[in-house]
Parts: sequence; structure tokens; C-alpha cells
Amino acid sequence: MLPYIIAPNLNLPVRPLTQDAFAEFGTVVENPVNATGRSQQPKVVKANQGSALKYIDVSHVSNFYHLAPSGHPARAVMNMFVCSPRQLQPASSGSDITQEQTSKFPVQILERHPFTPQTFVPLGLAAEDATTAYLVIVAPTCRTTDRPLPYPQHAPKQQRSWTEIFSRAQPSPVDHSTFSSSGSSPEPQLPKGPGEPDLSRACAFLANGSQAVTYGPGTWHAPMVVLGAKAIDFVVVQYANDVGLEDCQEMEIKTETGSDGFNVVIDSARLGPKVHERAKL
Ligand SMILES: NC(=O)N[C@@H](O)C(=O)O
Repeated sequence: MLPYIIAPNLNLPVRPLTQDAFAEFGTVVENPVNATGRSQQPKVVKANQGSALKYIDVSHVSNFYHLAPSGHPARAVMNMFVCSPRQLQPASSGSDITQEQTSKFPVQILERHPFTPQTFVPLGLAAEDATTAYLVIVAPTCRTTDRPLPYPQHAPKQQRSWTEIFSRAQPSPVDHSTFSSSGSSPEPQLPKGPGEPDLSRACAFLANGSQAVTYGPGTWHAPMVVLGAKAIDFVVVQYANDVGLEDCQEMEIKTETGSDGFNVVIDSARLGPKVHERAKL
């Protein structure tokens, strides 16, 4: 059985996917010239005999498996996810007109990869494709919790003296802060630490076909949600060491009787009528 949390009664609106809005959770990989909502531009140099622009370090493929309890080394992997379109349900509240134009996606599971970022690159989907899109649903990590954590725990260490602890002090291997930047390219994100998802601060974004997305290491996220007419093929780049819970941890979001649960709410104006029509149940 998966560990679970009880869903709040939450209807989360969808926003366009931009680097500034997504910074806490990871990076958006896209041609900066066409991008909106990006207050810092990556460094750029000429390449390929002057025929290309090379934007530097637009995202990071970092390996934090040295923090994993098993000590199993990880390798860089590239997988392909062929993600079929999901169905949206009618939103249950509001007037008839609202119901007509608004749908919801109930989020029932979140997952994370504690020691690696994970980048989803959609293939063959044009930015202007009005029939297919995808949702990126994420949540920050709770800093504290009084419940046991679904996170690999290091074996208890022998008690050490304060002198010994301070003499070996190292920078914290986890980070709860938001995106930081020196110069203009994003710094690699650190793992998010051993907490449950904080659903009260969850966010949902609508991505288009010219955007790839990197979930930072340990960022809680919903399994990919494609909406509209066709499946999207994603090339997915990450590290993996084939130790189940070190590669991927899942958490069920349970809805109590009488609660609406945790829903992403999407109106047809935001989604575009063609995607919305195809995605409705
Ligand atoms: N995000 C998503 O769809 N799936 C994964 O992160 C996975 O590794 O299964």
C-alpha cells in the first residue's frame, strides 16, 4: 500500500507555464526568444560556424545519489514516455454556464525522484497545436511533519560529540529555497528534503508543445497529464540506480467522503476550445 495524505478540499486553477512562475519547482526549457514570463535570460554564445545560438545551461542533469542510503551508484538514463490523453470531469459547482465551460482533473497521486531532476521533452508537438497540451502539477515539500516520512532514511548513526559534529560541518544537502541565479543561467537545484507534499501550496501549469520541463530533484509532481486529441511522446532524461524507493516515491492523495478532494480546475478559455472539447468526459 502506498503512503497517503488526505486531500484538502481544493480547486486549483491552471496558470501558463513560465520560468518565473515555475522557478521554485524546476526549470522550463524553451527558446528564450519566444518565451514569456522569464525575467532572466540564459547566457548565449554563437556556435556552429556562427549559424546557431547556443544558450548555456538552460537546465541541469544533476546526480545526488551520493545522498542515497543504499550507496548504489546511478547512471544517466533516457526513457521514452508515450502519454495518452486523460479525461477531464465536469466541475461540480457553479452555475450551468460555469459547468459548461469548466472541467476538473482530480489529482490522486503525487510522486518524486529524491536524488535526481527529471526532464520531460515533448517530441513533435508544435507550440501552436490547438488540439493537444499538457499539465504540470507540482507541490512544494513540507518542512516539518509529525507523521513518518515516505523517504529513504539513513541508518541511525553512532552518537557523535558536538565538537565532532561542528568539525565536520558541511553545507546542507537539501534546500527549501526558491530558484537562485548567478549571472543569468539557473543554478542546479538541491534535493528538497524528506517531507510530504504541501498541498496548500500546490500549483498547476499549462504547457505548450515548444516547452520541455525539468522537475527539480525531490519536487513532488503528478504523473504526466496530457489533454486533448493525441498522445504525446516525451523523451525523459534523469539519473537512476534501480533501487525502487530511491528512484521514485509515490504518495496517494485520498479523498474523504463528502469532500471534493484535490482538483485542478481548467476553463475552456484557458485550455482552448479544441483541447477542452476532446478532454471532457
Ligand atoms: N512524471 C511522470 O509522468 N512520471 C514519472 O515521473 C515517472 O518516473 O514515472
